[in-house]
Amino acid sequence: MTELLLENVSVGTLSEVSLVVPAGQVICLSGPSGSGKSRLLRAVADLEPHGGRISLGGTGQQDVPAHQWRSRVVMVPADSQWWFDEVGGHFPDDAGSRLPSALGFPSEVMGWSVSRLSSGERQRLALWRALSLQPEALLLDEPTANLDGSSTETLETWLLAEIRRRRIATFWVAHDPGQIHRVADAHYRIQGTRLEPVHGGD
Ligand SMILES: Nc1ncnc2c1ncn2[C@@H]1O[C@H](COP(=O)(O)OP(=O)(O)OP(=O)(O)O)[C@@H](O)[C@H]1O
Repeated sequence: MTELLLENVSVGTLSEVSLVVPAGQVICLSGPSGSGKSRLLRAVADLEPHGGRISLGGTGQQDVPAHQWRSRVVMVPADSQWWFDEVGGHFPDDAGSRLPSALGFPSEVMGWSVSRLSSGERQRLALWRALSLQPEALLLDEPTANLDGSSTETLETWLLAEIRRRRIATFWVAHDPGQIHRVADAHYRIQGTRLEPVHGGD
């Protein structure tokens, strides 16, 4: 079992964040705009200086090179980055034939130009790219922000099933209480400088 452990983590104005994300479970993070949700994810991905200790399955973030950590702990930012002209350049060779139908793309998408992708298409492909890396932990920053209601629920169902099946420890930043209710095993909200657990229908 690979669990993600945060011990007394501080980043920006946020401090004393201690929690466990068990394998295959989703911890939802919410909080006002600018409260530090993305920075916390970036700290967990070793993309932002921070205090405290973060470990995955007993391996400390500080004990391995950053690229090695990020191959196990994969972040999907709200605005995904693309380096090659074609979508397929970002995926393993057989990714087109394994593309899940829930994503709503034809297999030819691998030949599409990145510049033609809508923001919702980018977001869905960024999630598939992240899962193609076989992560042990996933850091999702508002993964359905650019999708309509029906696409959101289809994607959510697929993503949650993948997280459970692959036993990925997951942080999922979300604002929609309905989504949090559907996907979260636990919910924490940033209140000022602290990350507080949210219980039940709070
Ligand atoms: N590298 C940095 N150095 C200093 N301040 C930063 C840095 N990156 C972000 N900030 C600031 O930290 C605060 C938290 O930013 P963050 O992006 O984590 O917010 P957020 O909770 O994800 O907001 P939103 O919901 O709007 O995406 C913001 O005020 C932002 O301007």
